[in-house]
Order: sequence, then structure tokens, then C-alpha cells
Amino acid sequence: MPQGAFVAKTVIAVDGPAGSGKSSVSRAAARVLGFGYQDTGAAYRALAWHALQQGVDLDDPAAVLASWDTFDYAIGTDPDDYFVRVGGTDVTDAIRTPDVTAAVAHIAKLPEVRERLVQLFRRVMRKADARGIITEGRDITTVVAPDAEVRILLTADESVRMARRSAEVTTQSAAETSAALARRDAADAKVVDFMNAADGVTTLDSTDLDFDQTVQAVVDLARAATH
Ligand SMILES: Nc1ncnc2c1ncn2[C@@H]1O[C@H](COP(=O)(O)OP(=O)(O)OP(=O)(O)O)[C@@H](O)[C@H]1O
Ligand SMILES: Nc1ccn([C@@H]2O[C@H](COP(=O)(O)O)[C@@H](O)[C@H]2O)c(=O)n1
Repeated sequence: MPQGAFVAKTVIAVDGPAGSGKSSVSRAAARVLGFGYQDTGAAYRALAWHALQQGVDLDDPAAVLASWDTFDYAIGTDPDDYFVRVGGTDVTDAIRTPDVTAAVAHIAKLPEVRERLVQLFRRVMRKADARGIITEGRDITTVVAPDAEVRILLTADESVRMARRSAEVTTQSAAETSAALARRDAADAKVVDFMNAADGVTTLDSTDLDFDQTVQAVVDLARAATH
């Protein structure tokens, strides 16, 4: 192949509500496929973390937008080397705390923030080394990558998602974790529709699937579209 020849990258877009398995399933499927993996929620979380660190009033859109100027964000797209950094600080774990999780909706509802992050996500997709990339979030199938070869809405019954999330959170009661999940979905749903599959998007309901079966279903959809 001539040096510098352009090779189209396969893009798999995955959306879904909180706790539906987007990140864990997408990352595992990327490993199987030899693809990169992009967690877009990490960027919203990282910007919320950054704004909180700077003492920004999250109810002040102008102040949140101003914090973008010092938002030096980096994410690992190798599913075996996942990291999230802001200004060189590793925030991979810090962005998962309940405080950041509760703050992120204030950031995600701002159209100017979303426009900038959409551009950032597309840059990350273009630059990733692998021959394909799975990008997951809330608006990937509809806004970030509507032309993706494979578009999936990954979902599961709310009670199942609450139980799965509660099993991994140790700093809150199951009731608090479940209430936070429902609150976040309600806030996010005002901004983008991730509960109903857009035209051409395949719904994958994992309510009655275990983790490995769900990963396999994503891999099967990817292979069917690319072979
Ligand atoms: N099919 C499944 N069966 C059992 N557990 C699952 C399944 N899919 C995902 N999980 C588990 O559910 C939990 C939530 O998954 P994950 O964090 O990937 O969801 P998410 O959609 O990325 O959530 P969020 O949007 O809140 O970040 C994890 O503990 C994950 O291992
Ligand atoms: N494409 C996306 C991805 C995320 N968000 C917002 O970020 C929050 C955190 O996302 P997780 O996937 O890590 O849970 C999420 O609750 C949304 O507010 C988004 O708007 N669009």
C-alpha cells in the first residue's frame, strides 16, 4: 500500500441509558475485534471534574464555557490501556465519583459544550490507530457518527440497570445509586433521545443476556456489517 494511503476506519456507534453496559461491553467487544474504543461520557465527566476543581459555578453557562479554555483533555483509545487525563493528571477514577456524576448533567445540557465535544470525539475517532473504533455515549448514533457502519442502541430494563450499577457502587446505598441513575437519565433525556432507536439503529436489549452474551451480540453485529 502506498505510504500515507487513506484506509477507511470502521466505526461502530453505541448509545444507551445509564448502566446499560455501554462502556464495559463496548470495551470488551473492541478487544475481541482488535478495534479502538472511545468512551465519550468520560469527556463530559472530565470537563465537570475540571470545572469543579476550578470552583466554577456549574449553573453559570458562561463560566463553564470559560473553563473549556484550560481543558487539556486526553483519553486512551486502546481498550487495554484506558486512561483519562486532564492537564496531565490521571482522572480515570476521579471522574466516576458520585459528586462528578451528579454534576455532569449541568455540563451536558449546554449546546456550546456539546458542539465542542462532538468535534473532539470526531478528532479522536480519526486519529485512533486501530482499523476500527467503537465509540459509545448518548448521541453517537444520531449526532457524532450518524454514518457509522454499525449503530446500536444498547439497553436493559431500568431495574436491571439499577441492580447492575448498585452492585459496583460501594459508597452509596443501592437506593441512592438507583435514584441517582433515574435522575441522570431523566436529565439527559431532556437533551438527547437515547431511549428510542433512530432509523437504521439496531436495538440490543441485554435484560436477559449475561455480559459475555451481550459482548458477543455486538461482535456479531460488527462482523455481519463488515464482512
Ligand atoms: N449483560 C450484562 N449482564 C450483566 N452485567 C452487565 C451486563 N452488561 C453490563 N453489565 C455490568 O453493568 C454495569 C454497568 O455497565 P457500564 O458501566 O458499562 O454501563 P454504562 O452504560 O457505561 O453506564 P454509564 O452510562 O452510567 O457510564 C457494569 O458493572 C457491567 O459490568
Ligand atoms: N455522548 C454523550 C456521553 C455522555 N453524556 C453525558 O455525560 C454523562 C456521563 O456519561 P457516562 O456514559 O459516563 O455515564 C451522561 O450522564 C450525560 O450527561 C452525553 O450527554 N452525551
